[in-house]
Amino acid sequence: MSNYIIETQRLDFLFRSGQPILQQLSLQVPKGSIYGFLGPNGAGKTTTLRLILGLLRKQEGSITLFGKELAQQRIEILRRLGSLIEQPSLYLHLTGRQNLEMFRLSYQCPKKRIDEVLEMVRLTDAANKKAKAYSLGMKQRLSIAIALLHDPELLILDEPTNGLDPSGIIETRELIKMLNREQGKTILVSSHMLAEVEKMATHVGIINKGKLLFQGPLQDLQRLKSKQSAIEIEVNDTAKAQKVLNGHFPVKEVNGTKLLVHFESREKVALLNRTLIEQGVEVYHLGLTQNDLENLFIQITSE
Ligand SMILES: Nc1ncnc2c1ncn2[C@@H]1O[C@H](COP(=O)(O)OP(=O)(O)OP(=O)(O)O)[C@@H](O)[C@H]1O
Repeated sequence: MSNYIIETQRLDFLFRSGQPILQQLSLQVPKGSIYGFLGPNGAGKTTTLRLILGLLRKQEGSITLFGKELAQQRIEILRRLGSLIEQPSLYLHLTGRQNLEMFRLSYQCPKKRIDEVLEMVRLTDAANKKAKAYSLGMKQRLSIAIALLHDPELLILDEPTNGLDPSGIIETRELIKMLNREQGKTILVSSHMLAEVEKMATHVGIINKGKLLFQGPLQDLQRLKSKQSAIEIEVNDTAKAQKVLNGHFPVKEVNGTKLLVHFESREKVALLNRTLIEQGVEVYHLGLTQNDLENLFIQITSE
């Protein structure tokens, strides 16, 4: 069996309006990973997740979960996963515990499971408060607790930190990491914030306009990032500096009093600095540009 818990092959999808929403989307979510599914608003993340959950009818391509074809074994597959797509549907007039009890009955899981999931999402102390008194972050955690009731192997979460305040974002992120680390759950989580995914994902898929632009371990994305890094140098005379560097250090760009040079290594930075000074160029500032994942993401998605 493949090591991928979720695998889609060449998914194409369009709504009746006719505009292609997904194009040849081949997603591979490894077992045991936190897979950050990244893309700007409208990229096609929710549509992909809804297809994977069988909430939208597949048009072209294939969808396999746990090595089984979704179209053929949907019920069996759904038993093994928990999901949170769009707004959580909670009974606001009931307490957290009562909400869980409602879902526990329909999932037919043991009563003790309620305390276990409350503990996992750190809502034990607030279990007897009505859900309408919960903060958005607490509501989100209660919804995740519901998704965890039947102890699924796989969790699919659509933008779980959307709309949360900074502490809510941290709590949700820590919860996702804990569920992966301590409970061994594979988690597919969508987001439009790269910095957020960078803090928790082991694997990343970047989607834009329905196409997958990058997929692989987070380290591969970070390696790509360092390849694209540059040193910014501020000098008194850019023309002279360019002449001095010519042939030794590839200048990417000249902008006012600043030069952008391809970054190779720290040693090369020292050599570059020395070369400029020895040739009589005044160096006012020298530093690595903030080419973080956010910038890389913009670069990739603007290609
Ligand atoms: N029911 C629908 N009918 C027609 N077009 C739709 C429908 N649902 C979504 N779309 C369009 O499909 C595209 C992808 O939407 P989708 O919700 O999958 O993106 P997303 O990446 O999840 O973005 P967001 O974070 O904004 O939800 C968008 O252009 C959206 O307008």
